[in-house]
Amino acid sequence: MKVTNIADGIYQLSINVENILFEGFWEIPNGVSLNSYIIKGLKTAIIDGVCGWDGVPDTLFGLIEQLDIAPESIEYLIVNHMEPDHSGWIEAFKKINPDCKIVCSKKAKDLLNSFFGITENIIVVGENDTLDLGNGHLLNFVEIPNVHWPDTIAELDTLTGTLFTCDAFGSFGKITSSVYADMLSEEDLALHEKETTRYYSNVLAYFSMQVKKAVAKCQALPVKMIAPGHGLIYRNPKEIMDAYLKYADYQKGPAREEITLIWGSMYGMTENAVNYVIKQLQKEDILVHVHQVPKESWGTVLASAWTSTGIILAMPTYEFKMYPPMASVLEELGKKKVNGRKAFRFGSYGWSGGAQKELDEIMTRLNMGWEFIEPVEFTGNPGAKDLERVGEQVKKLVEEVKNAVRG
Ligand SMILES: Cc1cc2nc3c(=O)[nH]c(=O)nc-3n(C[C@H](O)[C@H](O)[C@H](O)COP(=O)(O)O)c2cc1C
Repeated sequence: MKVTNIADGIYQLSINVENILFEGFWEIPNGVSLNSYIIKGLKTAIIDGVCGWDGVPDTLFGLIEQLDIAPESIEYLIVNHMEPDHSGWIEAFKKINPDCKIVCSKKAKDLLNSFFGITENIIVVGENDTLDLGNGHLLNFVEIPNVHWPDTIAELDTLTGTLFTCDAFGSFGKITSSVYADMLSEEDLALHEKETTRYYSNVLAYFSMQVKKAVAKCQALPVKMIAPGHGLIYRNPKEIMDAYLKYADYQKGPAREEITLIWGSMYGMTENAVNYVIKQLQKEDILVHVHQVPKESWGTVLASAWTSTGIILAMPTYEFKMYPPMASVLEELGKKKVNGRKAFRFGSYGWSGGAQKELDEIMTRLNMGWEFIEPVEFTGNPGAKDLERVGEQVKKLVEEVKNAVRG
């Protein structure tokens, strides 16, 4: 836990959380930070909070006290987004400070009532509304709905150019060496980028259209620094705004010059061909992610698929359909709108097959628009000819991916 003075009168209170499933189901191997902010003008405001992980709200109150601020003296609580990782502490806070005014969107006001029964002392703000905290700290609100709940707002501190964005421009990963992205080593920066795409694909991917609108809105503001509710602070806002626009574009493809190989096998027959393909891909000049289902969580598979232009699916037939863990992952990729990929499928079957039929059905139903090159199916173990055919198709896919990305 950490308190950092990030601008004149502005403090970040940050807590790292590990060993949880984010939103109750996303695996986060490198943890996540929860960031709250204090603005001290003539009046004091706190922006967002943190939920019951890691001993908070007690931890958060401890951080506030480090700043010599009595929690009961805070005038405004700004709720950018009512998801309980940011709002779960409000009930406890209201017990200490019942007179605090909650500043939030109209939709968040309804959620305050349904989550916590809070109906009093609420100031509803919308597009371009302002709140003057004194000492020059004038907050200018913007609505950024569905990034990632409909209630979401952000606010610019016009004195310092700090934009508080909650889930927008967030990332997974703990805060370690610095709270600023521009202070990371090359190695830490690479991990941070990976954690940002994991966060984007798991949390925001579905709302990519709305993300684009939110970024456009933020781009029009005089922003000097972006301070999100998860992850690092950006003193070069253009960097993360551009990155988020790119991530949003990956929804419809093409994405990066990368291939994700997703595979599953009951008795090792399909796996034999997978091993052959992995060796072949190692010879190609392209980044490859390999994920076995159901061993790896679908959040991890999604993170790779989101940035990959090419997808290879390898699975056998099971009870006239496809190997069930693969079907589950594909359903989730479809729901998150991992669309417009270049794809290839191979796999083993015993007598009449059926995996391909279900694959076609899922692609059509979820309108995924993946362009498949001809699949390769084999009975039982793949023979030399089958492997050769699989190899040819993989080569073809690599070319298609490169062409799609390079235009
Ligand atoms: C429980 C079970 C159900 C199967 N159902 C079918 C089926 O409906 N149609 C078919 O052609 N093969 C079916 N098979 C055969 C497998 O597809 C075949 O053995 C294949 O080689 C398995 O590949 P794998 O080792 O990569 O899992 C089934 C196998 C198992 C174990």
